[in-house]
Amino acid sequence: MAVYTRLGAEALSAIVAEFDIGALVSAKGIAEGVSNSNWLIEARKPGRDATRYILTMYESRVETGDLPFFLGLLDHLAARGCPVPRTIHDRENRAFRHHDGKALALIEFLPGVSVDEPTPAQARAVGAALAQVHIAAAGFGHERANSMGLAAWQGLLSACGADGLRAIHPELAGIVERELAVLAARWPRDLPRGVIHADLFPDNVLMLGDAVTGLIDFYFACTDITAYDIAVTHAAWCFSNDGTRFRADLSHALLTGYEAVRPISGPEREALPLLARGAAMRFLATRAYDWLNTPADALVTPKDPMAFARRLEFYADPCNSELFRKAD
Ligand SMILES: Nc1ncnc2c1ncn2[C@@H]1O[C@H](COP(=O)(O)OP(=O)(O)O)[C@@H](O)[C@H]1O
Ligand SMILES: N[C@@H](CCOP(=O)(O)O)C(=O)O
Repeated sequence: MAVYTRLGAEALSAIVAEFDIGALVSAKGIAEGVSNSNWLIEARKPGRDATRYILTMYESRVETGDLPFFLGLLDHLAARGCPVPRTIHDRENRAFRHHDGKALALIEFLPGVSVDEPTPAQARAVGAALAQVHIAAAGFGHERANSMGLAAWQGLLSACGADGLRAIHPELAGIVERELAVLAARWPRDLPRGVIHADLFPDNVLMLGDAVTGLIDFYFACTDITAYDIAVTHAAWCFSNDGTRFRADLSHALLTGYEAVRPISGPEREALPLLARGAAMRFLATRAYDWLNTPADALVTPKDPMAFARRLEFYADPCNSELFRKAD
């Protein structure tokens, strides 16, 4: 359950009154999610049907200073036809405001559900939607450094310590030491860069059938290597949840869908095996840190770091190096 802040009916009504959306009709806390508090609210103007919105209150993991980037990006992408929610500005045309010292934003509700077991057709659609975002984001004009890049993985994993990693799994400290050295020595410096989502997991994609209806949760979006975003999405979509089973059909569909919209250049394709090792390390690092540091009585259950250690081993295996080669 991730509604960290309690908002009573009066507070919710007062917040809604700051927007030109009519009066509050209903509000329900949303259990899914990890970082922020979210409510599904309905509001109605006189004589009109009720409209749904998502009210997000930003908790400690999102810096208020980053909100103009995140929320401006949503509006930029939505205006260019990407399936992302628009932000609803308040009566003073502000994209976010504050309540009791916390920032909050009102966001367009998009229909759809997150899939647990994607089909190739769905993976293809997600690949295409990701490529659409990469192209549309080109003219955004704002930058944000990746706060979850190599230096952050190194910092999080060193905070875990070799003993902490070994407590998670006897082999984990060895895998991390070996792979961090490879990534630090070989991380590419000259690939095309742009705005990336950086966390496009199935729970951040809303779908109706095979169609993508919403890409959400842009709160790790940043400026980084464009192909790294393909690698993140590949790691997130093309394995069983526990990382034990690679799904070649989903991999092929995701990459084909992406390339139907934006070609992957030769150097990007060459780099994908290493970028995928980095993507697996990125989620291994945050999950290992959370695994060791989340209090037992916390509202969220930490996710399994080994699911990404297994992906990392898969991507590092030379037998799988052909995986990203262009299919004929
Ligand atoms: N624009 C939206 N339209 C419909 N549902 C949404 C929207 N934004 C968020 N949600 C719902 O809220 C949940 C949590 O949102 P998310 O942004 O992933 O939270 P967190 O950043 O805390 O992980 C999603 O799984 C989805 O069910
Ligand atoms: N996708 C990450 C966790 C980040 O949570 P989100 O709900 O903000 O996407 C993972 O699976 O480790």
